[in-house]
Amino acid sequence: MTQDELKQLVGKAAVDFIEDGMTVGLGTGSTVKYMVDALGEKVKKQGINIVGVSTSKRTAEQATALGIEIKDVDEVDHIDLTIDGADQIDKNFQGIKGGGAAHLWEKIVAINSNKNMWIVDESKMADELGSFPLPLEVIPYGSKQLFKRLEAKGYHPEFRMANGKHVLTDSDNFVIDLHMGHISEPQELAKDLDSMTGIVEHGLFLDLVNTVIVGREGGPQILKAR
Ligand SMILES: O=C[C@H](O)[C@H](O)[C@H](O)COP(=O)(O)O
Repeated sequence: MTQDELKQLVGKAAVDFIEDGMTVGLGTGSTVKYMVDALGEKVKKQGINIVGVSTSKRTAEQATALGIEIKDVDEVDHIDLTIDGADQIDKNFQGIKGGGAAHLWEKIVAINSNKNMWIVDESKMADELGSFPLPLEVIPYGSKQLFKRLEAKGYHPEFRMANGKHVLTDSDNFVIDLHMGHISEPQELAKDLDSMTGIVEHGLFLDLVNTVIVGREGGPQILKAR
């Protein structure tokens, strides 16, 4: 199976966890795209009532086009379950997200959800985090000074650029990726990044996920994290 087929597999499998009447957080990325497609089909075929809370403008557009009702995170009183992708997951179910520059809104939706589920192909599973660069969403004002401070700490920062321009998040902020190689103490690193002025949010998602569905050759594997 190709990586894309594995993503499609977990995208479809995740939709089985969505029931009539639920308010569902919809993540962002290529894996979630398959899940939203499958959810659109389920809504159409079964006529179930779902409210979606999107973590990005992209996902909101896709869901709306498929007939899924979308509400803003501030318009709902709770979110039953959020289904999102991830860039890397370690053996303790800690994750890196933000490869698609959506981690700020994703984290806001995740912390306001009763349950969180991540759907990934097997290439995302690792013993330790860090081989995937850690994304930071940063305020443009003073970001070069922030960059220097990150460099001085040995975090190996790199501005995320496309066609010679800064990649912008849905909140019009910049992204800096930290090429650390290994993150042996994710909690300590998260604390340090939380304390740095100018960083709006980092892509370390710690102690947040309840269930992970991993796309493997033999079929989807459902792992209970907490
Ligand atoms: O910013 C993007 C998100 O955190 C995505 O959920 C993450 O990058 C995984 O995306 P994909 O399913 O495309 O690998």
